[in-house]
Amino acid sequence: MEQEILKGFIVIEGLDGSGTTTQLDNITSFLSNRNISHVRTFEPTDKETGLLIRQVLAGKIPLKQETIAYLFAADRNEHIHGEKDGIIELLKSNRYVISDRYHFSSIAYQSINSDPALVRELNNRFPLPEYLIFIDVSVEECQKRMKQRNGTKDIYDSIEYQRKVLENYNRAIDYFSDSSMKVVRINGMQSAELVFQDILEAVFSD
Ligand SMILES: Nc1ncnc2c1ncn2[C@@H]1O[C@H](COP(=O)(O)OP(=O)(O)O)[C@@H](O)[C@H]1O
Ligand SMILES: Cc1cn([C@H]2C[C@H](O)[C@@H](COP(=O)(O)OP(=O)(O)O)O2)c(=O)[nH]c1=O
Repeated sequence: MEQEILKGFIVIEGLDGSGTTTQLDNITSFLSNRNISHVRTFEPTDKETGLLIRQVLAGKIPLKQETIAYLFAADRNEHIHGEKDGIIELLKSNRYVISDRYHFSSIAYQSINSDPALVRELNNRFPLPEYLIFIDVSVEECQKRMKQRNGTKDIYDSIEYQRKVLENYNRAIDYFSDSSMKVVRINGMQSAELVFQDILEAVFSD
């Protein structure tokens, strides 16, 4: 069955260090400057489920890999269906809701250490965004950027893991290219300014 598409919902995905936060900053400034109503959001969320996941990612709480996949799906369910501030609710009063990561991250990251069929099953009822923007950056460049950024490490940061994540993203993008969601692959190896120009052209040019 074809997953429902949420008009105005935009998701940005990429490896750790690929520049999704930087582009979210650019997009939200662009929309604010034009008084276009929008909400910026992210996964893992800042709700209790998301905070628990962040502790798991920091290596502070050891859990079975399948449990982590369930946790991401639980966090996402609230993120999308939450009664007061869920994405579906927010789309009623905003032209755009833009999320840094969504269920494509689970498909890319959790399918490595847990059964891919389980990950698909946990995620195949979530509606799809109107646009999936994938910022395509090599694993080596992402490692370099993460070192420069000097952020906290997480359990998925290693180059070996990120190589597998990239393979899974590529497979997922192929799979979803047959859906009605618009899939936009952006060359993330360019300067942040050029990456942003490509996003504007592909998504916000009307
Ligand atoms: N296109 C780019 N070229 C070079 N460096 C970049 C680019 N985009 C982002 N960066 C830098 O790389 C680091 C990671 O970017 P960030 O937006 O935090 O990535 P993410 O949120 O995907 O992990 C930051 O230091 C950021 O300034
Ligand atoms: C949403 C989501 C994130 N993640 C991972 C990807 C990141 O390594 C981590 C946190 O995401 P994020 O805070 O976006 O990290 P970064 O800024 O370094 O890209 O969570 C999953 O493994 N599965 C998921 O479903």
